Amino acid sequence: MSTPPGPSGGPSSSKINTVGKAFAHIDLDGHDLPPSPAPSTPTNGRKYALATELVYTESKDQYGASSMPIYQSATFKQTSAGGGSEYDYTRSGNPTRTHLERHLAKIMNAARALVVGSGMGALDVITRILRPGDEVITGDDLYGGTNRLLTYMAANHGIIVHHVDTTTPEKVRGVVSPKTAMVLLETPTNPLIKIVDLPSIAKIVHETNPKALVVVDNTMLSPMLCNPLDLGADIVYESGTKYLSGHHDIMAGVLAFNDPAIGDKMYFTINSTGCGISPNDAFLLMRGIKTLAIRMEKQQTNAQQIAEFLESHGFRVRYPGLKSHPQYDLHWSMARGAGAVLSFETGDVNLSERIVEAARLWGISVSFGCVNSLISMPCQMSHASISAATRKERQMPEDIIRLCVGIEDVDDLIDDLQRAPGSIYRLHLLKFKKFLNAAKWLFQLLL
Ligand SMILES: Cc1ncc(COP(=O)(O)O)c(C=O)c1O
Ligand SMILES: N[C@@H](CCSC[C@H](N)C(=O)O)C(=O)O
Repeated sequence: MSTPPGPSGGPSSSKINTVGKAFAHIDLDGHDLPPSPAPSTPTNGRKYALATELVYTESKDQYGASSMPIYQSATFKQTSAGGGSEYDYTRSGNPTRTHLERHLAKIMNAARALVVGSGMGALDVITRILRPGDEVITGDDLYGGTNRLLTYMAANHGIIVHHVDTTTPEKVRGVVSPKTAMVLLETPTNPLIKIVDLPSIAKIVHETNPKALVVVDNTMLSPMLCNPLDLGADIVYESGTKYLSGHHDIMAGVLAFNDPAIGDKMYFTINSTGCGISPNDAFLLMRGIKTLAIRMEKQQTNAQQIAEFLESHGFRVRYPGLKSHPQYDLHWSMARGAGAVLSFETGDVNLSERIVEAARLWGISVSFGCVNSLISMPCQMSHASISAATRKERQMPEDIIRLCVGIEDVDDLIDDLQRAPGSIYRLHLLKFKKFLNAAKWLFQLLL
């Protein structure tokens, strides 16, 4: 499988066409597939600890550039009429993108990685392998955009989507069948921070239907904290817009796999539809990845302190770093950290809005995984594309506040959360009112 690197960090010349150029004769159904294409990097290509590997690259730039340059070119000169050069056209392949893909494959423990223009773009590439009549099993607490794409596919492309509570693997067993083509999982879920048992579900799915693909959205953890391919996933994707790039200055989507046939199909779609990441964004994503370990460490430390502060003041906090999380042990059996996204409820939409709107340091924004802290109300923002009725059915509290913690000073962040006048006092008042109502009800019952 492993191929020594060619010039510019690209593949060796014997496999040149498999990465840099399009095969006109491959199709999505796998007809006439060429021999196994060159993976972006050899499997198990890691030599050092992850924090080191994030920074260390084996770029073979001709001038020894320490940072892989941006090959801002749409087309590449060929050495003969029949081709002969490593790359021909950037939609099909570009040295800056190849360098990034090799690096990502290494840190995602994958045989091959591919990079496109957004996380949703990555999911679009994956779902194009579905055919009318295929069934997809997924969770009932999904990122809003994922829910929207699956709903669209069900309405327009004859795909049958089953939403089940994926926190109970037996519920997946109940619906998996020979018609299941894909099982799409997120963990922790966004924004309810529920944990999904990836190894147990992958086992159930593969035992019941070996052809079904287990696809994991790893956006909430990033390869710094979890490698779903090692836990039974067939395909991992994530929004590179979040932790991987870390500065909210680009959109990106990453896909990774071990099976070369899956890689061929994904590459075919990316080349055919032209959704590969641009050289400039590939460069920025590569730069962001180098600081992932240090950013994540600070973001997680801050998130833990903020979660503990909120919990100590009586809020219901959802964060896998808290021992009170009902699936604490399960999370830590799969992941190396809790991440930097947490959510909490106040019990009152109005109070939640006041807390969000009073904040100055916490930007009211969607997205997460960035150096600066963000605050949002998912039901009105990132998950607004899920109808109010469906949100209610899936028990998504309208008052839930999501915090995406950055690298600022944690005391400043905690102070800023309390800017809404009397927010903590109001919370206690609400609780006291609830207690009085319960006491009144009990009293009436006894009379
Ligand atoms: C869990 C999750 N998956 C996928 C996406 C899609 O990523 P992108 O915004 O880069 O398209 C997002 C956010 O947008 C997300 O939160
Ligand atoms: N208006 C956007 C909302 C993007 S949400 C981004 C991110 N995944 C998050 O959870 O905050 C849309 O309609 O997709």
